Amino acid sequence: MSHAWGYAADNGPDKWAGNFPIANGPRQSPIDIVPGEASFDGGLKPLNLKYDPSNCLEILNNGHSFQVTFADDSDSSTLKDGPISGTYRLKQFHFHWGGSDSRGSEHTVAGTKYPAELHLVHWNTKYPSFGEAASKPDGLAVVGVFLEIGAKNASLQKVLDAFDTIKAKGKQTTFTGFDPATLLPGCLDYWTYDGSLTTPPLLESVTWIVCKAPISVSCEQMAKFRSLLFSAEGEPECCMVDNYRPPQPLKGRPVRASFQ
Ligand SMILES: N/C(=N\S(N)(=O)=O)N1CCCC1
Ligand SMILES: [Zn+2]
Repeated sequence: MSHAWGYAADNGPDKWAGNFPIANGPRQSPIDIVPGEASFDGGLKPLNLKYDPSNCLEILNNGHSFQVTFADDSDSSTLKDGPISGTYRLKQFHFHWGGSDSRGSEHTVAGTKYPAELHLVHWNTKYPSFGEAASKPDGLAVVGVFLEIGAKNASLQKVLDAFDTIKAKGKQTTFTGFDPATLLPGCLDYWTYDGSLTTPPLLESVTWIVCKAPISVSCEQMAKFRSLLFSAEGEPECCMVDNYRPPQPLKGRPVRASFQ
């Protein structure tokens, strides 16, 4: 791969192993979750998510997705319990989506693709920073939430309304007072497994927590996702779509369910 990674034919997921050989590692993400093959684990605790909207700082088009970044210098926006031990701080959330409503999620459920997937990225406070945690096997915990076509999502709309100022790669703007808990489904039943970042550097440091219940997104809102650009200002415009990695080999990993 002669240039930066992306999602195109010449730098997309099938090419990442060239610069990131861990792409063929033993605990890569995403995966296809097969509910009938997941094991119910009664020892799994309910997710304990506590977010402070005042930690929300900005929204950024990073050229691969857009992300909403949070202040993580205190334990005011955290994930505890669930399958993890200790306290993990929210760093950012972002999405992956498709060029049509038939695809876009990274995880799939018995082969079913959703039009988009939300990732809430948290890091283990036993380590001094996100950067340090990202290289440790228990360093990160990502909560994944599927989006399914339905009613307009009023909470998501607050995020989409900021898009006009971050259309191109590298654009960012202040984005404050947003509560990411409003993007969570009412039911927090989940599947969990040991995996990785789904983009380079593909580090195998993620405890994945994938919610069974999706949230809604309207087809008009999906069109707004697709209005972003992979390209920077002054470059030929390239619509930001299909920014998802397909499912990777499970390689014997157990997938546990918090529900029966
Ligand atoms: N790939 C990632 N998150 S994800 N898609 O695995 O949740 N990240 C890369 C740097 C920060 C988060
Ligand atoms: Zn992601």
